[in-house]
Amino acid sequence: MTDALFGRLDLSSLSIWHALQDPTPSELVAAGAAMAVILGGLGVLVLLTWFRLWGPLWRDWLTSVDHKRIGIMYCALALIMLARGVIEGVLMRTQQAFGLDGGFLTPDHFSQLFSTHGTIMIFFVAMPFIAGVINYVMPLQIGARDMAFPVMNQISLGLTATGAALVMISLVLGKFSTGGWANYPPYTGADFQPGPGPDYWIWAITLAGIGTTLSGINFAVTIYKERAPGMHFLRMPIFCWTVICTSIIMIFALPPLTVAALMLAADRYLEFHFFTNDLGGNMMNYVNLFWLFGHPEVYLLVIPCYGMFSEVITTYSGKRIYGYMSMVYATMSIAVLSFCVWLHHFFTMGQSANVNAAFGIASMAIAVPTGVKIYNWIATLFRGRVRMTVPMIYAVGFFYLFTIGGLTGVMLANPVISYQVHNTLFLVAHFHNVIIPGVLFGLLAGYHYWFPKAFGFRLHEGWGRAAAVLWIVGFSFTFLPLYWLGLHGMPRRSPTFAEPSFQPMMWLALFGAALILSALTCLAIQLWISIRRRDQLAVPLGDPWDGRALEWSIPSPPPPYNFAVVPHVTARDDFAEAKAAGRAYAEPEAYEDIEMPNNTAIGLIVCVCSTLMGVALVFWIWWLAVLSLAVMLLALVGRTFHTRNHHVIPAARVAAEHRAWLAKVQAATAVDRLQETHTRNMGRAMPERPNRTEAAE
Ligand code: HEA
Ligand code: HEM
Ligand SMILES: [Cu+2]
Repeated sequence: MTDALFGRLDLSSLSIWHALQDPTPSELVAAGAAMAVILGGLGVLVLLTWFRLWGPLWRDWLTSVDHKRIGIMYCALALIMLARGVIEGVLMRTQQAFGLDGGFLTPDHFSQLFSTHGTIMIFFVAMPFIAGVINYVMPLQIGARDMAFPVMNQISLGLTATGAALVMISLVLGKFSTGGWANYPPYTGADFQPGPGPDYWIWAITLAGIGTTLSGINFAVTIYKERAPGMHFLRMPIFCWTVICTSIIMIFALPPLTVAALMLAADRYLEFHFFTNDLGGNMMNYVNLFWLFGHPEVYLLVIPCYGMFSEVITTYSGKRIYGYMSMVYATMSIAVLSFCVWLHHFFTMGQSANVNAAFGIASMAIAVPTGVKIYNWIATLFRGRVRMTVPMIYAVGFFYLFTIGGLTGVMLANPVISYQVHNTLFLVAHFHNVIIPGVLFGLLAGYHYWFPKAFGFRLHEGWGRAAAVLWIVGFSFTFLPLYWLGLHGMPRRSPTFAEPSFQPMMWLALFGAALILSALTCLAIQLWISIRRRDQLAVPLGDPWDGRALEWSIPSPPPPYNFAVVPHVTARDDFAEAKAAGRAYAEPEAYEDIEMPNNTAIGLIVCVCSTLMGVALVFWIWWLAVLSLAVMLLALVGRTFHTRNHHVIPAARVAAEHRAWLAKVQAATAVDRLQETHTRNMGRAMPERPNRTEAAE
């Protein structure tokens, strides 16, 4: 039934309404989540008003085009969504732990949980976190003042936030898809799921996907065009190399997903038959398009995290990266190979044995460049002056756990084995085993590493260590038992099971999930304590870890224009070289006026309009969909008429700020700085040990 004004939206769309009608545990959990979203949203509004933060929020954040602010907003979005994703994971583990007796959730609710969990974790945790760190760090590392397209950067953020908002709204209005993160038709077609669920998925993914494609273009162009003089490609930090590979994947892999989602929309809204079972449709087209995106996607996620580990490992072992060129080649090969293996996700779906073999071999080939990277990291650590800080704890967890996950990937790449364990918990164990130690640990390492750059104070070390250890141990308890369960035949996505011998492993996994939840709590406490003790934890000189790349050569937090004078790069690890040669922090001969882009509200307008459009499309409120699209297009076209969209920061002001900071730095001698850094990092003084390794390499 549809209405001209409200489409198919009515009282029964409210999840709270369902809970009132039928208060089963499942409905109560859903209604509780809806209440949490509503109250959380209201709470934020009240706090903003109470502390009179609307003005700063508008001026400094929502309308900012500064890559650093945009990066921080991406990360904040990711952390909020991470909380929801982890809670959903823990709910699923709880359900399965009691699954022998039926558990407490309905099968339909369980299906929604793995669908939102998978969608959120991939698209609204891992992707925005990565986009955030890249946004923050990459321009600083190449000596740029901002992204190549700062306004488009804001629009990308707006579109990503739209996708996340739609998934959050689905908790309150209607229900999300039950089709998993891949949302395969025909199960998600109009015949099987006429409700709004798959439409939420479609519009969240389409809009966020367009944002990510634009980000990819932005990152790639920034690296091609905005590098400081002397920053040749082969002088870039490894992180920037990983960014370039990931941007290429973003540009080529996201469009197939957008196309697949829009074709599915055509099937659902306009009765096309691309993917239906009858009238000439073929769902295999969807499966191919999806994994043509889906496989490169997982490397899109992990490659920049490899880059973050490279930065962390070089800095904390006080050495340059071992085997720079082989790192570059390995990253490039992984990026290229990632487009040649998508079929390994459906070995069981009827291709010939030869096709399966070809894709299986291509998949196994990825182990070679990945092995090269692991070797290089370990060689970098070898005989370095290693500081076991929080990021390094994550790195050690990564080495052990990711290698296990990668090896089970190689097992799955063998079609014969895949036939046995495809879509069992073995697969679930594999991918969490690469994604959590590879992607999430990488991001958390990066978060601890670059946080002082962004905010001018460090994160509390003790709580950080507790969180890192809990993540590593919690991960192992949660996911390693799933290998056993999968090999014994437990399918993925099952809310219940009938085999009593599975019970102990399920309990172990639930115990692990509780540890992960404590790890998350530690991270929250750590942030709170660090903010309260920010004076003690301050890093006024900007280089708390004795860093190697350019981002450490400027104040923390950096000024809006990043570099008072654009640096001239003469070597790899330029800042480390400059410090060693005593030419760091030299006063420039002359300062120049700096031109910076003005604030704009266009990203916010796009975000609000596209969120309204998404909800309207999900609930068939056609007038609203057309109206919001029209406003958005008008705003975008209107913006092109803005010609005065830059402002100039006078050289005198830049000079005054820069000189004041240089004076502060020069007041502290190099030895003092290192000593102070070490004491702060480790809570004890630095041991007297010569660094013999630079020469040995
Ligand atoms: C970050 C994410 C990530 C990463 C890095 C990987 C890495 C790999 N993955 Fe995984 N994979 C996923 C995320 C990821 N995967 C997801 C999300 C799914 C499931 C999606 C779904 O169905 O919902 C999946 C599913 C999946 C399948 C489908 C199985 C099925 O559906 O039945 C296969 C099959 O080939 C596979 C293979 C591999 C391989 C060969 C690697 C390799 O890249 C691993 C390489 C690494 C190593 C091997 C370890 C280090 C190397 C050494 C120490 C050198 C020595 C080793 C050798 C020479 C072997 N993966
Ligand atoms: C942090 C703790 C986490 C827990 C406890 C957890 C738990 C789970 C569980 C129980 C499932 C369902 C398994 C099944 O099919 O039976 C699942 C699925 C999934 N998880 Fe996680 N997970 C966690 C983190 C992550 C992270 C960080 C990511 C990615 C960045 C992720 C991505 C996925 C995906 C893609 C699915 C598949 C969804 C589907 O079946 O369509 N998870 N997870
Ligand atoms: Cu794959």
